[in-house]
Amino acid sequence: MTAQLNPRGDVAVLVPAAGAGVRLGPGRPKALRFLAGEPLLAHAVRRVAAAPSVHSIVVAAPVAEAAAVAELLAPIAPVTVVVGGATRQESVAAALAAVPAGPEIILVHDAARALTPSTLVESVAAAVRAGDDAVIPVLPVVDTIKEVAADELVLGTVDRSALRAVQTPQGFRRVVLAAAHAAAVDPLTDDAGLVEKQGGSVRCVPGSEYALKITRPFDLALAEHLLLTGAATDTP
Ligand SMILES: Nc1ccn([C@@H]2O[C@H](COP(=O)(O)OP(=O)(O)OP(=O)(O)O)[C@@H](O)[C@H]2O)c(=O)n1
Ligand SMILES: C[C@](O)(CO)[C@H](O)COP(=O)(O)O
Repeated sequence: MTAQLNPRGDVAVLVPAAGAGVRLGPGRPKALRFLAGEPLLAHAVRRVAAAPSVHSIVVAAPVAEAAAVAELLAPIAPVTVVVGGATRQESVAAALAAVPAGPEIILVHDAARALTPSTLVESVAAAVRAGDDAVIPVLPVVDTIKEVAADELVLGTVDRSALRAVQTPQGFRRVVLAAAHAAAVDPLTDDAGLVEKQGGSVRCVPGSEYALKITRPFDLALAEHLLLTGAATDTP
């Protein structure tokens, strides 16, 4: 049977957590690396589970860690654990296949965005309810952006006023996400990209600095600092 948090909720959250974390450097799969004494995945799931609209959570775990992940998360929230795939897209598809009947909104949320506030989960879900096929949290691009040639010579300066840095959770009407995955050919790193390919509408909503993706060692150090100084405690 599929685990449920809030039977009255209308949102299922898929948490792809099967990545290696190559850019973080050698070690355990990234979702299981420690941040302030707890694996990234534990932080991420606790925050998602605190969002009142969440009906169920499905985690895609590394194949060799599925049992350890189930044991880790059992005291935190009722979750369903599936085995992830070789790409993020495969991991999301595996999790999607395990979503129980009921929720008509699906959020896809990187385990690597461990400090994402539960309020962002709610605001993305609310935006999906308002009618778009897909909703993505974004931040404005803060750096000057250059286009360069293979030899690093600058070709020009890009107008960044229309550029956005994309985060998760990304939200979808269930039928839209299922159709986008069914039609997917080449793997993409984000699910909204699949919906775009199908001609669906994708709406941007304000993201959160705390939803940073822990990708490189600096990000892990920054997240640790945010937690230990209390800056990231607007969530449980
Ligand atoms: N085969 C994969 C690859 C990625 N992910 C998940 O997708 C999220 C976003 O991926 P990213 O942060 O880019 O993680 P990695 O692929 O692990 O990073 P790297 O490219 O550095 O190995 C992460 O929570 C990661 O665990 C996944 O479930 N299955
Ligand atoms: C969905 C995503 O988090 C968008 O930023 C995506 O997983 C990014 O993956 P990337 O491999 O770091 O581009």
